[in-house]
Amino acid sequence: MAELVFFSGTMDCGKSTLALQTHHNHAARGRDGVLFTRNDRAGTATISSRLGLVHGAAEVGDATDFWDEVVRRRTQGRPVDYVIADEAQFYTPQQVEQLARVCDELAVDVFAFGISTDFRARLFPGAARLVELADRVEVLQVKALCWCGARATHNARTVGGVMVVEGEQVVVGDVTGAQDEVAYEVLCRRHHMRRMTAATARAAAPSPQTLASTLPLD
Ligand SMILES: Nc1ncnc2c1ncn2[C@@H]1O[C@H](COP(=O)(O)OP(=O)(O)O)[C@@H](O)[C@H]1O
Ligand SMILES: Cc1cn([C@H]2C[C@H](O)[C@@H](COP(=O)(O)O)O2)c(=O)[nH]c1=O
Repeated sequence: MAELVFFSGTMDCGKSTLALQTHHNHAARGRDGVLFTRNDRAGTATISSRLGLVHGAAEVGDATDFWDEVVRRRTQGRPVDYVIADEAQFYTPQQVEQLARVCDELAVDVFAFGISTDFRARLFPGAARLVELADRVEVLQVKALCWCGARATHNARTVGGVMVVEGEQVVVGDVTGAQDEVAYEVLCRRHHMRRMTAATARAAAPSPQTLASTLPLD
C-alpha cells in the first residue's frame, strides 16, 4: 500500500540529503519518481543538500496542483511510482491534501521533507496539514545541535546573531549568514524560549579578565 510520510526536523538536520538519497535508492531499483521543491536556497527548481548533492526538481507555486501533475505525466505514458516533496512546509494545505489523494487514489508513495515550525515556533500551514494527514511523521536521526550541546528542536531567525521574533513567516535563508543579514540558527527549546543564540550567550559570558578581577587575592 502506498504511503504518505513526513520527514521532519529542524533546519540543517539532513532533510534534503535524505530526500535525494531516497530518490536515488528508489530510482536504482527501477522505480520512477517526480521531485518537487519550493523556494530552495540554491535557486528555483533545485533540491540542494549542504553535503553538496544537487538535483533538478519541479518548482511548486501557488497554482501547482499535484493531482493534475501526476495524472498529466501518467496520461503522457510516464509512470509515477513515488513523489519526493522537499521544502514541504511551504506548500499550501490544499496541496498537501492533493498529495494525500495522489497517494490513496493513484497508489503513489509520497515522501515529504520539511521543517515543522517557523522562527516563532509556530507550525507552517503546510506542515500542520502534513502532521494531520501523514501515515507517519519521521524525525531525522542525525541530531542538529544547539550551541549548548543539547539536541536542537527549534529554528531561530537572527540578524547579526541576535534572535528576532517579528517578520514575515517565509524568508528564504541559511544557517550561515553575514553579520547584518537575516540568517537562522537551530536551538534547543530552552534557549529558543530565552532567545539566547550562540552570539548572545558568548556576549553574556564573563570574559577571563572579568573573572580574574572577581577572584579573591590571597
Ligand atoms: N562539511 C560537512 N561534512 C559533513 N557533514 C556535513 C557537512 N556540511 C553539512 N553536513 C551535514 O549535512 C546536514 C545538512 O544537510 P541538509 O540536507 O542540507 O539539511 P536540511 O535539508 O535539513 O536543511 C548537516 O546536519 C550535517 O550533518
Ligand atoms: C525557520 C524558518 C525558515 N524559513 C526558511 C529558511 C530556509 O530557506 C528554509 C528551510 O530550509 P532547510 O533546508 O530546512 O534548511 O525555510 C522560513 O522561511 N521561515 C522560517 O521561519
